[in-house]
Amino acid sequence: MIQARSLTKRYGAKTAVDGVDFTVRPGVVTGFLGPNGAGKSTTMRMIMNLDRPSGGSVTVNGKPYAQHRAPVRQVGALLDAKAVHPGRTARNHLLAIAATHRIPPSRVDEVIELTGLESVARTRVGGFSLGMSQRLGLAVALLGDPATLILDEPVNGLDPDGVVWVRLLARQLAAEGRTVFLSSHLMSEMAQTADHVLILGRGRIVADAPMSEIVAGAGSASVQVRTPHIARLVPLLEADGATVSGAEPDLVSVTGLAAPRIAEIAAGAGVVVHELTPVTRSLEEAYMALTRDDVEYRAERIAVEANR
Ligand SMILES: Nc1ncnc2c1ncn2[C@@H]1O[C@H](COP(=O)(O)OP(=O)(O)OP(=O)(O)O)[C@@H](O)[C@H]1O
Repeated sequence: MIQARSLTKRYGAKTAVDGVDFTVRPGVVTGFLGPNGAGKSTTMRMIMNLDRPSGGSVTVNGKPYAQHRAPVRQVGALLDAKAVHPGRTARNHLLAIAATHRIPPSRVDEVIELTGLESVARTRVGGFSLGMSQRLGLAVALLGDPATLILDEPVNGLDPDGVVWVRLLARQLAAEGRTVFLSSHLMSEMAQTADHVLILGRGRIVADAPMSEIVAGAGSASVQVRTPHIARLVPLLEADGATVSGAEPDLVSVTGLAAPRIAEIAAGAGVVVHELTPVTRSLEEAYMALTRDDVEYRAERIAVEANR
């Protein structure tokens, strides 16, 4: 469990994290989202005592990180996968960390197996690909068998197999009752991995809710309706409270009415319908809507400028 209370970080005149309150619960994967510079890494660094809060506090499993007698057994973190001595082998890197924290060498072999590093365990990490470094970083995070895991962009640089592997690992760790707090800019991946979502924008909490609520709350879902009799159907739908929009002669987007009701109205009027597709919002659309005011450079603005 991670609990932040009025957590604040200022760098000179810049407020990177602005008095945030949140709780990251065990047993679920919590996704941490936000535009570049929103304060995600700073928040994670403060949880791990790598940055001092300018105000407020944050605890892991009930205590600030520094007050735990054996913090690596409480919380494991992947913050910067490349921060490893390049001359060491992966196994020696893990053995050195294990020795410092009185973790038996047998656990090193367990995490090597868990993270699929067996074939490169005796290779110097200086030659590792980003994907291998990420696996090694995850192995370090898991070394103390911690109840809480903090993973900053764990799928960064991974190939599609690696991305799926991280997703399954995160879900398995949460199913074991651990707290899993994970940041990523890959929305489709996050949608499949996280149960709960925390969104930061300019250092403040923009949303803190279950994934289903975030996606559902992004705006009303619509139904795509294709019929050769648009002109007959649209007034009937509008009379029943729908809002209808659409640019194609045989296709409209209907909000305010569910698909079964649209089907009943069409059937009642003898209108043939060729397609009736409920369209749910994606996490990406929800995220874009929620962070619209917190981003300096948006894709649509760039597109407008490119078309000038
Ligand atoms: N050591 C530092 N000194 C000064 N400013 C900093 C420092 N670290 C971060 N910042 C600033 O604080 C803000 C938050 O940065 P942070 O790296 O936490 O954002 P982020 O959400 O992790 O972004 P990204 O998605 O790009 O990783 C940014 O404006 C950044 O420039």
